[in-house]
Amino acid sequence: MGARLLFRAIIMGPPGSGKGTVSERIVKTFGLKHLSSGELLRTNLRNETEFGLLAKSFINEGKLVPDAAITRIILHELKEMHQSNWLLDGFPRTLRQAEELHKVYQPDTVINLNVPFETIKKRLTSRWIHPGSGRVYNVEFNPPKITGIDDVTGELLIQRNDDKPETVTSRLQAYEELTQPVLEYYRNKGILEVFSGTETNKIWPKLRAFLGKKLPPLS
Ligand SMILES: Nc1nc2c(ncn2[C@@H]2O[C@H](COP(=O)(O)OP(=O)(O)O)[C@@H](O)[C@H]2O)c(=O)[nH]1
Ligand SMILES: Nc1ncnc2c1ncn2[C@@H]1O[C@H](COP(=O)(O)OP(=O)(O)O)[C@@H](O)[C@H]1O
Repeated sequence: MGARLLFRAIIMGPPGSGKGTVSERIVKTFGLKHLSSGELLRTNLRNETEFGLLAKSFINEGKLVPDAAITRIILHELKEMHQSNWLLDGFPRTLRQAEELHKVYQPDTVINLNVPFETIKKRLTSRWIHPGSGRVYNVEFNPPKITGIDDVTGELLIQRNDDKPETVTSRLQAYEELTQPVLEYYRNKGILEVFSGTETNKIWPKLRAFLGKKLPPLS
């Protein structure tokens, strides 16, 4: 078997910076596999797994889930994807997580969505999700066809428990204290690419052009 050249990317950015929205576009355009730590956690919460029960209070208080637990489950999922190009979303969020990941996989690029906190706070209070699929809507940006109803299944949309203003403040604090140092970590490795702005539709063409130089688009 010949050596494989696989592309591994990480997408970072504060809560509500558009990681999920942009990841969906990257997946559609370039066909990477997407792993979102937040999605994985919410699935575990819904299914009341041991991991979900452990994580619940941290998530609801806007705190990060302990490093050992999240790292174990993410590395396990990545093992299942070892033959694919992938995009990791929401992990790593601490230096410890980044170091553990680096022992196993060295990302080709780390995309940072640099969106101001003021922009984000507004977005999160108008975010609605379909809990079954993780589909994300926004009252202003991408509203569902019928208010409160998922376009695909017709089921009810909900607001995330941790999108309450008080919890958003703790999440932004956790981001500043624990996650910003991870950006420095990757900047020092020379693989950090920063995309700044307040609108996903303006950031996306730049990001697509950047990735297009590294990856062929799906035909
Ligand atoms: N107003 C506005 N909302 C956006 C924009 N981009 C994404 N959103 C919405 O903002 C919320 C947060 O985006 P999401 O992709 O879930 O961010 P994540 O938390 O970083 O994964 C969602 O409700 C999105 O639909 C934008 O450019 N403008
Ligand atoms: N890598 C991680 N380390 C620790 N906790 C995490 C991690 N990823 C997600 N979480 C937990 O899940 C919550 C939701 O994460 P996520 O869906 O990525 O939301 P957002 O980017 O909008 O904050 C976080 O506030 C945190 O409690």
